[in-house]
Amino acid sequence: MSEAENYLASVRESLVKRDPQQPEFLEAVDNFFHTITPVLDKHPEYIKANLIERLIEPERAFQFRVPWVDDRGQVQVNRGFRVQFNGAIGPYKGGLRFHPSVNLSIVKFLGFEQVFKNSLTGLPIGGGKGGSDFNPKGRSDGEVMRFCQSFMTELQRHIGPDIDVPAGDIGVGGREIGYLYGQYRRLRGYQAGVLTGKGLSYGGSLARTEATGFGLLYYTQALLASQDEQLSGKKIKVSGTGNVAIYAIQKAAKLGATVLTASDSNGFVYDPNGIDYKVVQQIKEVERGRIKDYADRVETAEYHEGSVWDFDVDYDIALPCATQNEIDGGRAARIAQNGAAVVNCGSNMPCTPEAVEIFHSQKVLLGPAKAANAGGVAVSALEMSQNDERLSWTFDEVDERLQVIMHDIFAESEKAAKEYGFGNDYLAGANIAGFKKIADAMLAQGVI
Ligand SMILES: NC(=O)C1=CN([C@@H]2O[C@H](COP(=O)(O)OP(=O)(O)OC[C@H]3O[C@@H](n4cnc5c(N)ncnc54)[C@H](O)[C@@H]3O)[C@@H](O)[C@H]2O)C=CC1
Ligand SMILES: O=C(O)CCC(=O)C(=O)O
Repeated sequence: MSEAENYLASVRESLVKRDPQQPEFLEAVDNFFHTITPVLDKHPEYIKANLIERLIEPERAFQFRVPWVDDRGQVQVNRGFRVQFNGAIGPYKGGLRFHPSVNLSIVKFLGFEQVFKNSLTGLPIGGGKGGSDFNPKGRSDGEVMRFCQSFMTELQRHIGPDIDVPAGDIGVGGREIGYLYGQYRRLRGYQAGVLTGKGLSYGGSLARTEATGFGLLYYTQALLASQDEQLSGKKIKVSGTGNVAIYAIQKAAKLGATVLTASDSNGFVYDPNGIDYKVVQQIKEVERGRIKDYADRVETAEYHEGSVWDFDVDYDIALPCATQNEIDGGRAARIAQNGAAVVNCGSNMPCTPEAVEIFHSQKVLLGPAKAANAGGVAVSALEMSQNDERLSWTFDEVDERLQVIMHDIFAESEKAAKEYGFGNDYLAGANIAGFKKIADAMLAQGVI
């Protein structure tokens, strides 16, 4: 084994000993370690500075009690988390997830991914993530508000426009950000830049709502262009019906592709004529209902229980936009058999390590989440700039910047993959391009 391989093996061994019960975090670290050896071979100074062991240890991570009163007058207690992973290139930045599955392992995996993603945007933002095991599904607006107020009562001590800037993720949309921002302002006074994804009437940016989904399609355009292909005429399978999925469906249709599917955690709809994002938006964002209802409203659609990835149909591109590890090895093999040549990740870490292996061996091109879904956080950083300037840019201005950022992310990842001998392994390229900037910033700042 080379010096770099030995070093990574020993860092991994001590991580497994320290955090044996954090499988998602270990998976995210492994995804990174598998691609980084050639960089360490070329830069022994990174090993000398023990940079990797420092990189996988969050600068700060905390857990807190979130007590609140439900509509029946009963006191409920949830857990809140925030992980401030790496601030070498800017204030910690990353979403909050409210979902019953949230624990320290999930928040650390998301925070670790966020560090590289934010670096890839080219904007000055460090990486962080947070959330709670609170489930907003089925809760009244009053309950969600009381929960958010209690959550922010603790979180406000640790965040600020130049310190740590949370935003949305699963279960945290415009409604939740509004309640969180209101409580922050009540306790600390006006500071628009403390959260992003805000409503347009109180400091939000045009195009932030659409940014992750639109950005995913701009990245897909760039990847297809590198293969002398284009989106027009392509058939696409999308999973999810949340913020990322809805605007991915809208942009895909606008660019001439047909989106065949959309899903939630119960099942999925299939429509050979193309999913109508407006109907999905009405059901999920306005009525907060189930995607099953789509088939009652659109004649050509059919509803199926279970995962969209277990359904066979011919298509060209897969856009997972639901959650982590939604595609395992068996599903990856099926995606390849169905003829998909490209899988671009809207959700964070949607593919298990086996799935990634299968895509590589079957020559299916994989656009990793830290690159393909970076549009959301990129526009969040643009929201911070607008808040600093006390100005609002037009939708087109933000959207044009987003397009440039997504095309640059693809170009940088492609270049890094080629430079380090990874061909068209865009996961390796994104890891390397994201890592180099952080590594150099950490080296320059000494042992901290
Ligand atoms: N909102 C954003 O700006 C960004 C979100 N992401 C990622 O995109 C993914 C989706 O997030 P959002 O659309 O914001 O959330 P959301 O809360 O708006 O929607 C989540 C979607 O995923 C589905 N889902 C959740 N858990 C599931 C499970 N266990 N099995 C099957 N489906 C499940 C839900 O039914 C829903 O359709 C997440 O992985 C998130 O981390 C990544 C970058 C930015
Ligand atoms: O906009 C943000 O700050 C967060 C987006 C996010 O959570 C993500 O990129 O996974």
